[in-house]
Amino acid sequence: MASEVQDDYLKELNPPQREGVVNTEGPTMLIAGAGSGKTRVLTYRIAHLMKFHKVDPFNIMALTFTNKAAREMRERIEGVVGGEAKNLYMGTFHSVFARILRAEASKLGYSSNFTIYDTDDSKTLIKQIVKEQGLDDKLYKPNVVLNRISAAKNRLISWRDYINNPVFTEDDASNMRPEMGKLYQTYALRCYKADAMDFDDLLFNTNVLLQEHTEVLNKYQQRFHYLLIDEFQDTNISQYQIAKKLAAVRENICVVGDDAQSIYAFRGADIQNILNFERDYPDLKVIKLEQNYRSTKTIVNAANSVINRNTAQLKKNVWTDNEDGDLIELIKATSDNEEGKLIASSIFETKMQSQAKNNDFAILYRTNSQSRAMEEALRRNNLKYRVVGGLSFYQRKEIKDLIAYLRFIVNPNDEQAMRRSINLPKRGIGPGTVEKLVVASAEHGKSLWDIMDNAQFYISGRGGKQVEEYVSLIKSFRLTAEKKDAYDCAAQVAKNTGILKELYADKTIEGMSRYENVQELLNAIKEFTDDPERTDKSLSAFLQEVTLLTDEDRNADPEEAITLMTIHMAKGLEFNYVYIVGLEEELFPSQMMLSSRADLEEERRLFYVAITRAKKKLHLSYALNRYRFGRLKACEPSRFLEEVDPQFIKVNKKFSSTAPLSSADSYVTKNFVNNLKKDRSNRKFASAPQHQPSADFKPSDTSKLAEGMLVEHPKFGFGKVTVIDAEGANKKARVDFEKAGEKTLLLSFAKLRIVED
Ligand SMILES: Nc1ncnc2c1ncn2[C@@H]1O[C@H](COP(=O)(O)OP(=O)(O)OP(=O)(O)O)[C@@H](O)[C@H]1O
Ligand SMILES: [Mg+2]
Repeated sequence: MASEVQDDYLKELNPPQREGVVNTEGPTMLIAGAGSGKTRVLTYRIAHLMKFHKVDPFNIMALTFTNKAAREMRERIEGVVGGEAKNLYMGTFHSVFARILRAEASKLGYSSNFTIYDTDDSKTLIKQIVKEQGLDDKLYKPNVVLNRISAAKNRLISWRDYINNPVFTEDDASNMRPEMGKLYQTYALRCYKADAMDFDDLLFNTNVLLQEHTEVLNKYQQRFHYLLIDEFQDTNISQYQIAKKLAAVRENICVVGDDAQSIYAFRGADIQNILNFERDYPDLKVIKLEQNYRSTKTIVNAANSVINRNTAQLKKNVWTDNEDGDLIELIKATSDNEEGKLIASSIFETKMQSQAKNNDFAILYRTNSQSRAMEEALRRNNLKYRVVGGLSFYQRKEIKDLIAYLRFIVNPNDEQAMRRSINLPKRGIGPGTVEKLVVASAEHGKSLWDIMDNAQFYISGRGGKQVEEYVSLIKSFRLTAEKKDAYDCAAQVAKNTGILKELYADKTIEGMSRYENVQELLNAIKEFTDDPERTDKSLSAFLQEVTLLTDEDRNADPEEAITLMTIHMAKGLEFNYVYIVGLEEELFPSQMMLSSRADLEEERRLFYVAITRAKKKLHLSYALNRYRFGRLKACEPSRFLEEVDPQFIKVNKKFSSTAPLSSADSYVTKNFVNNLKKDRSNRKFASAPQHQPSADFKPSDTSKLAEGMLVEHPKFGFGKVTVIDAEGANKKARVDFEKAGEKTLLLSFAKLRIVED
């Protein structure tokens, strides 16, 4: 009987949760701590609407932040109401509004087949416009311009408002970018002409649609009787405005979230929305949940000790009835590779001792490039894993691109590698030219390489010449490969092809991560060649190893796989055993987030999100050294490690490096903070001014030195040029050195090697 089923799911709720489920009418806000059942309330509320109140699923809209979260919610609802759940209007903000925009496109002058521009498309267009308008492309970098336009759109500022209201452009005026408004205008009009919307337009245009077309607004207000939003803390102004408009008539709007888990401020999310919600809906029903059902007491209390350090948060008292559970274990490694090994061993042991399955484990990191060392260690231990959101390291485009070059250098008959690398970065060799080469090779019975080597003979015009240029580039790399080791060769390829430069110029989040990934590949090759036990350090030896690694079964069944992902992707999820890795200063907290208190608090919320994913046991790890820019760099343990109340932590000696620095650790120690501090001061001591210049150190011609270049100084080490001042004999450069800090150098005297330009 129906009532039995109903009772069943209501029994699985505590009193405040049940209130959140059964009081389906009117505005409701649930702001509560991690693991307190917010998503469960939202899910059961939808099920209850359908099952008990017989609401048609077509009348319910539910919004989440990731497709994965939407899928999981739909499955859970299906568990209660059956297949009808398929008809819910449920998905991410972008996907749900893209659907509405397609249906109503003509009202805005678009066709229903409008294109959605991804970030790359947007940036290419901006680059073109900057060029056409004769603006300085150093000042108007595509990513900078796009970020400004995006920020404006997310605050619902149209290009007209932007141009007319100097308040918005003040910042640009002071930054000497007076043309920003004009660029916004041209960009918007060009997108429109191309029948294209970028990601921000999907929200911006939905607002315009609902604002300016009353009949459309009425239609959707009639259609959606209930609106529900998960992870409300991460909505931006534009998303909030759409929700408010849609819910304006019935006001059946239910939002759930946790201000302590707000981690998208850098993309325009605004905690202010939580406060506005109370103002906008005076009849609001506020429900508080404080009991955590997910984690052990140890984990809940440790998480509280971290988040309480933030000043900007609503006070909550999260507690749990669950058992105390194991202490959090701290794993210390000498290097990133060792970190991977120690974690793989720890997982292996936990599996044995606790009869755990692979899918009980998650490894969480701050940036995607950290997955590489983890993946290699897991493979070596035959532990199945999958990398969520973000491809497995060696499957990523930028990695396959660079590897394609390396393969073609080693094997001139590798046609696929040639096809992949020949027009990369773009050098005007189209698919037509490539086909001509392949046809000529068949017709003349010659190897592809022979044909390419004399391309001008077989292909007339520009194409043939371009191919020959590519061939001579490959030849130069082959010479290097014969004389030098895999690292030298790969580094040369990354540099001389322009791949590294192109990625470096891209300052979007995705672009930066692609750049880091290529650096990470170079690091991996460096570790390969630095390995004293290896006799063959050639490029072909390295490629053979990589091929073996990548040939393994990577389509592991999710049931059987360990999950690897960034913390941003892990929002809302839970695992029995969680490893948070790379807890080092400048990595986590990220170097980019150290400049203000607000940014640091956002990083701390991210750490809080990571801790609260764990149900049974949490591991934290850090490495004392990590390969960056092809060198082993000493790292400091993250300040976040010291922020966890030490009574909840023990240092795991078995799974910690026995490096001399850690000799004073006891297995269970309340003094671990002191030990961390010792690691810090030891590091400072160990990395004191002594920089060993690279073997091939030779001062470069610094006349073309520019901001952003990476340089090496024989004494100060590696650094990035931040400012160039004056010209001629007085030309100075300010360089931010990794270890020695900021220095101003007079270029006519300083010996600097340009590592990357
Ligand atoms: N009343 C309850 N009884 C038993 N288990 C519960 C109860 N409420 C929630 N849970 C369980 O606790 C865990 C956390 O719930 P849920 O994911 O809904 O929390 P949340 O508040 O959405 O967490 P987050 O802040 O991480 O998104 C889930 O495994 C859920 O099934
Ligand atoms: Mg949740």
